[in-house]
Amino acid sequence: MPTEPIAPAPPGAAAITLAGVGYAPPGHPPILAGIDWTVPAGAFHALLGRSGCGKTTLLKLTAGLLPPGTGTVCLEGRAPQGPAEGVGFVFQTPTLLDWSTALENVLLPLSLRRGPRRGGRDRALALLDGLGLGSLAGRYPRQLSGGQQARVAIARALVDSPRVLLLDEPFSSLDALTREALQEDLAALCARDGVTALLVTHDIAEAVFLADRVVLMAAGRITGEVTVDLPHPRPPGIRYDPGFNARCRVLREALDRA
Ligand SMILES: Nc1ncnc2c1ncn2[C@@H]1O[C@H](COP(=O)(O)OP(=O)(O)OP(=O)(O)O)[C@@H](O)[C@H]1O
Repeated sequence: MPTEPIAPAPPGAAAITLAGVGYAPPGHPPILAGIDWTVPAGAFHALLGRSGCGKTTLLKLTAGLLPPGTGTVCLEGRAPQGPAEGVGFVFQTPTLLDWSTALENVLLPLSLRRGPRRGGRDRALALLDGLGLGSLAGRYPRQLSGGQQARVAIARALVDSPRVLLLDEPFSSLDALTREALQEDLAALCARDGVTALLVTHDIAEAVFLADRVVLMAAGRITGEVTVDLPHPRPPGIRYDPGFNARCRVLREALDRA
C-alpha cells in the first residue's frame, strides 16, 4: 500500500525517538531493555559498544526491520514498518547485486520503488563521482575492491535523498586508511544534505570523528552518552589533535567502566 509522503522534520526536532524500548527474540532472553534515545533532525549520533551488546538489534528496531517487544520507536513521526521512503540503510557488508554494474546497484532503490526517477541517473553518477568512482560506474562488483564496493553501498543509500541514514558498521572490514577516507566522504555528504545519521560502530575513533553525540551500550542497555564538541564536519587533520585524542580516551574509559 502506498504511504503518504512525510514532511522532513525541521532542524532540531526529533527525527528518531526510542522510548522504553526492549526486545527479546522468541524463546530467548532479552537482548535490549529500557532504551530511551532521541536523535534530533540533522544530527549525527553514534552507538558504540562491544561486540554482542545489542547494537545491530537496536538499529533493526529503529529501521522497523524488527518490532519492539516493549516501548515505542518513532522514525520521522511514525512507527517504522520496514524499508521506508526517506530512510537509507548501509549494512556491515556492501550486499551489492553481482550481476549489476556499480551504477545499476546505486539506482536499485529508485527502480524498486517506482522506476528510475527523472534525474536519478544523474544523481547516481554524481554520487559515484563524489565518492571517487566516476570512472568505475560501469564495473561489476567483482571488478571492484572492498573499499570501492563500500562506496557503492553508500551511494546507493544516498541516491533517494534520504532524510535519515542508518549505518551498521559500514567500514569495519576495510583497512585503516580506506576507512578514514570513507568516513571523511560520509561526513561531508551528510553535512551537505542535512541528513540525520545513526551509526553503529565499535571503533572509538570513528565515533569521535563522525558523531556529535556518542551513546554507549553494554549488555543491551545504554550506559552513558558523550557529546563530541568538535567542529562539524571534522577536517581529516583533527585525528592528530590532542582534543580529538582526549575525547577518544574519555570514551575508552567509559567503555571500560560499562
Ligand atoms: N535472533 C536471535 N536469536 C537469539 N539471539 C540473538 C538473535 N539475534 C541476536 N542475538 C543475540 O543478541 C546479542 C546481540 O546481538 P547484536 O547483533 O545486536 O549485537 P552487536 O552489538 O551488533 O554485535 P556485533 O558488534 O558483533 O555486530 C548477541 O548475543 C546475539 O547472539
